[in-house]
Order: sequence, then structure tokens, then C-alpha cells
Amino acid sequence: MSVNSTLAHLEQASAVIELDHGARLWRFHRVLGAPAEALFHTLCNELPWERPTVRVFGRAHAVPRLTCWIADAGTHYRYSGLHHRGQGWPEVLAPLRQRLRRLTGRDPNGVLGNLYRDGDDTMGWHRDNEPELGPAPWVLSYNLGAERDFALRRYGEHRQSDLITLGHDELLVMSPEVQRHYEHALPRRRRVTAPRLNLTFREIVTGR
Ligand SMILES: O=C(O)CCC(=O)C(=O)O
Ligand SMILES: [Fe+2]
Repeated sequence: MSVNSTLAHLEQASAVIELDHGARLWRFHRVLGAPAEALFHTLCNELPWERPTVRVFGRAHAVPRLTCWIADAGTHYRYSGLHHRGQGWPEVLAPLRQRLRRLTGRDPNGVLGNLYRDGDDTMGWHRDNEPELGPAPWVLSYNLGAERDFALRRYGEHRQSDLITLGHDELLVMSPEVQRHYEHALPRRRRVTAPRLNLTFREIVTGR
């Protein structure tokens, strides 16, 4: 998949955000339209949500959200010290996957689902740069349900540099430079009482 073909597709985006070091993010509003509502409820109810425990500085913590991993059969992916094997895709994700291919020209073969039950559920600062994603990872982040703030900061710095409020049925595409030069996080928002579901589609390149 050439970068030029991806960039040509991304010209359809509703908005583009240019950060330092060539890092770019594209926003697409109303990705599915009316069917997004039913998809949100189906995915909340039917995906195999878990609350994994991770070790941080030697201590076990349950992650502050629910997660699930879905990928092509035969793929292997490690994140947060946990190993995940792909077992194929549920039929319910097929139309969304097809739509994302059409919008972006990318062909992700795995997706990490995150279900934030309310504004107390969060994700800490990190980059999506696992070795399985290769040297130039594109990440397609699709959002359903409550609006939440998505924060960015330059890698190696403490201070937040950018904040994007992501809404229902919105797609955020991150260029590989975003993972190289920035970290992102989903901060706590006590006033948010409704759930939000996020699907970050990725391309596992090892053994493909
Ligand atoms: O929920 C979000 O918007 C961010 C999710 C994320 O960063 C990830 O899954 O790696
Ligand atoms: Fe991420």
C-alpha cells in the first residue's frame, strides 16, 4: 500500500491537523451515518470484552476500561505485556471495515477495542509503535457513543500539546509520524456519564 495512495484517499477528510515533525491527523465525521447507533449497541453487547490485568513497576493493576482484540487468524500481537492471537473477524464489523478501507485506502488486519464505561475510564500516555506494526504504523481510530477528549504531547515531554474532542461516528487517522514523535492518551472526564467505544484499527506486518 503506497503512502501516496493513502494521502490521496485522505484528501476526502473533513479536517486535517498538522503537528510538528510531519505528524498529521485526519478527521472524518459521519462515517457510517444512521447505522452507527445500532452498531454501537451491538458492539457493546456482543464483543468479547475483558478487563485485563497489567504489571506496572512490578504491581498488578486491572486496566481502567474494558478491552478486546480482534484480528486475522494467524496474526500475533503483543501490547501492555499481553500476548494476543488473531481468531478472525465477527460479521458485524464487516461493513465498517469496508468503509474504512474505502475512506483511507489502508487495509488493517487487526483492531483493539476499548470500552470506556464512563468518564472515569481512561487510557494513559503511550504510542502505538509495537514491533508487529512495522516501522511506519498507520492507526485508524473509530469512535462511537459519548464525546471524549483525546490528548497529544510530544514524545519525551510532559506537557500536553494538543486536544481533540472526538464524537460519535467519527474517524481519526494518525500518520506514522504521530506514533514516532507524539504520545496520546484519553484523560479522565468526571462530567461524562455515558459510555464510549473506540476501535483502533492497525496493520500487523510481521508474518503477513
Ligand atoms: O480511545 C481512544 O481514543 C484511544 C485509544 C488508543 O489510543 C489505543 O487503543 O491505542
Ligand atoms: Fe493508542
